[in-house]
Amino acid sequence: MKIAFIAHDRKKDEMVNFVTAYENVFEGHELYSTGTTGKRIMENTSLKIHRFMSGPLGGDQQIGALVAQNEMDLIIFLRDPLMAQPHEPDINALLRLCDVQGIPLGTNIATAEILVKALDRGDFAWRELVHKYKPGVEE
Ligand SMILES: O=C(CO)COP(=O)(O)O
Repeated sequence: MKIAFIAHDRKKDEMVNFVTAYENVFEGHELYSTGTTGKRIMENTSLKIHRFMSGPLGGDQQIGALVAQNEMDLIIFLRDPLMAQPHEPDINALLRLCDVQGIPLGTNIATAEILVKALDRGDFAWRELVHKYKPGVEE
């Protein structure tokens, strides 16, 4: 499964604690993140993560591009609901694309916990079917 981690600054400690707690679940998967979030996770775990640009510089959009192609299987995006972000349009675009493609998306720690347990149980195996029958890029 392709899994992306994204956390706003005041949520990064929570993200590091979360990923550390479930490192054994995540280690068998292909992991992605925005720049600083991934750096923080890799400093604190032994996970290998493909890091995109930092969010304000376009990282949300890069992950969004994978979502648009229905290639991302699960996103944990710990957003800061109490602070305005300069790249709010990018963030909204990413969330919208998750709804367009029906990608599982957790935006707070309570949902993230449920999603990681579902991942561990194999509840997202249906995503393999999506990959198998993906029609590809439309002309
Ligand atoms: O801003 C972000 C998501 O919108 C996160 O970006 P960083 O992980 O680079 O801090």
